[in-house]
Amino acid sequence: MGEAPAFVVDNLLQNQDGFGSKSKGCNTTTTIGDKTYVIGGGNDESTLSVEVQIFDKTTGNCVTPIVLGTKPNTCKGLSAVSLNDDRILIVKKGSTPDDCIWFLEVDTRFVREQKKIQGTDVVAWSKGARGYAEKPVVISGPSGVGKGTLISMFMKEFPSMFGFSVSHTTRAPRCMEKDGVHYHFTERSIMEKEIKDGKFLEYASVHGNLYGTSIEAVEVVTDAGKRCILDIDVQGARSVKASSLEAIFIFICPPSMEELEKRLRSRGTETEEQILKRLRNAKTEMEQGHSSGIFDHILYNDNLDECYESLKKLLGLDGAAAATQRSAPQGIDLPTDHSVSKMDNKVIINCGTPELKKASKNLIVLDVSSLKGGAPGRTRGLDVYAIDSFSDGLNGINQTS
Ligand SMILES: Nc1nc2c(ncn2[C@@H]2O[C@H](COP(=O)(O)OP(=O)(O)O)[C@@H](O)[C@H]2O)c(=O)[nH]1
Ligand SMILES: Nc1ncnc2c1ncn2[C@@H]1O[C@H](COP(=O)(O)OP(=O)(O)O)[C@@H](O)[C@H]1O
Repeated sequence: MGEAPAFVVDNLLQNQDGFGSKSKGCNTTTTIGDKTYVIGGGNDESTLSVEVQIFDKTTGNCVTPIVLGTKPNTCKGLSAVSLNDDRILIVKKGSTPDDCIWFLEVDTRFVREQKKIQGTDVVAWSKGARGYAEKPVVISGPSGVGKGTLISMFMKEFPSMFGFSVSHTTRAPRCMEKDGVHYHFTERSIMEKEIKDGKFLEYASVHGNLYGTSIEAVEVVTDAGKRCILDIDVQGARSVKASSLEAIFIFICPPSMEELEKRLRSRGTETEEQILKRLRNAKTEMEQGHSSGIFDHILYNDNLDECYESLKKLLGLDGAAAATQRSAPQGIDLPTDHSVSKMDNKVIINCGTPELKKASKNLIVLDVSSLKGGAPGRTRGLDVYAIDSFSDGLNGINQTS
């Protein structure tokens, strides 16, 4: 429990508007229920990241919560608005288009779980990422079934649509594998430390090595405006299923164990001992693939092209849909001076500076209903567009901060 810094009291006294948000200097306060979230870096712009404090009206205490996720860097000021009482949308003033919209989650499923685990107040940051809001795709299946082959085909056909989540592993690289492209090859002790530090979404011991998906691996893909594909084993898929990352789970089966062995041997990347271990593990994986209830779809990779077409169909990419590949929406530069308000499912960023008022497009609209995902990781599907408040009929909107 910490003491309330001077700026908290100062801001709380001013926090009288209908939306419960107020900004002053580099700080903003947002009230949700009995709690007021003070977000900012104090009045000192030299601090490196945005800090959070919670003032509890019922106890009169101010606490510094555990803050999960990557924090936004400090900026020239913040505007805030509460969304559904479980997160606060933060607009950073004077920052780049790909770094201006963040979410501080205060009562989402992930935060509630973490509060239980930590036994104290927890909040979590999640940056807003433009582009695909669609769920990440988890692909599992025994070693040698063709997961990597199918994923490569996907990445080749839909380079602007899908991005591969580059896992960490303690196994040695194969001769054609590149560090940072196929895997992040790492030492066990380093990976174990990073797991302990909460940097991983999931991890598992597979065929005697440690494999894991870092939160950053998924964020990198989402930040590029792409839909994330994860190639992970059944244990990892189970962890992701239990997490708050909503995904589509696909299990790939071989036509037979004999064919699986043939593919593993013909790939020529494993020693005899490793091949035998992978084949033994394949039996358990196949059972779990069918009976664990984790997977939404099971595909048989007998004929490669047919399996690829089925995968495309599952992801809605067959026929005309495949031809209309979208790219991430363009970012909009926000001026340093703006205010934020909420109207139904829309957040309105009013660029009310005298110069911008003269410009034709003086309002920036963010449709909250298109947002998906959140901590741990990014909030996907951010779509902002500029309108003219006069000609587009949004004149006279209430402003909150
Ligand atoms: N849980 C988990 N499993 C992973 C991860 N990355 C790869 N795997 C799985 O680890 C297993 C072995 O992968 P690899 O050594 O590349 O061999 P392969 O299956 O023959 O391609 C496969 O089942 C992968 O799906 C990860 O980040 N997490
Ligand atoms: N449908 C298929 N028919 C025949 N060979 C295949 C098929 N799918 C993949 N392969 C081959 O099987 C081997 C294992 O495939 P790979 O994609 O490395 O599997 P995984 O990533 O699941 O371990 C590779 O040599 C690949 O070219």
